[in-house]
Amino acid sequence: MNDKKLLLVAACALIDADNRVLVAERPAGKSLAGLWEFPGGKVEPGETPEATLIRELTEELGIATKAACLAPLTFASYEYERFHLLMPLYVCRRFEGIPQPLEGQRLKWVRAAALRDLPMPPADAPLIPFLQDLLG
Ligand SMILES: Nc1nc2c([nH]c(=O)n2[C@H]2C[C@H](O)[C@@H](COP(=O)(O)OP(=O)(O)OP(=O)(O)O)O2)c(=O)[nH]1
Repeated sequence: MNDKKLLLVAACALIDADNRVLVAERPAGKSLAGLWEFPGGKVEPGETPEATLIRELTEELGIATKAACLAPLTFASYEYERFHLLMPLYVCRRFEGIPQPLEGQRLKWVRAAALRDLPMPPADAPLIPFLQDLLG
């Protein structure tokens, strides 16, 4: 029996018209600082993962989307030292607005194939082939 806390985080691969994926750099001072991640965050009590993403995408990037525009792709299950991360990854192609770095984070649009060369949290590595299969 493992008594480590299970942490549920919802993440989203935003896809632009050119089939690129948005990644955000985790700011200094946070855990995993300097690594590139998919936008998202912790699912708060009473929230669905879709509601979390709609909230986080607005707070972090200033864009609006709907649950119907969030398609489940795959998930990460990864043992960090302090918790076990369970992270569904959604894809979203339909959103309103242009993503802005509202929390001072650096943002970039990258090809799925280029994700392999980015420093990302270790939990994210198994997600990349799914995005490559989807986006080429
Ligand atoms: N949003 C997001 N989080 C990720 C990814 N990969 C990954 O391991 N994580 C982890 C980092 C954090 O521990 C957690 C997300 O927490 P958060 O973004 O809501 O909160 P936070 O940075 O303030 O967390 P923390 O400093 O307390 O660790 O999930 C990813 O691709 N996207």
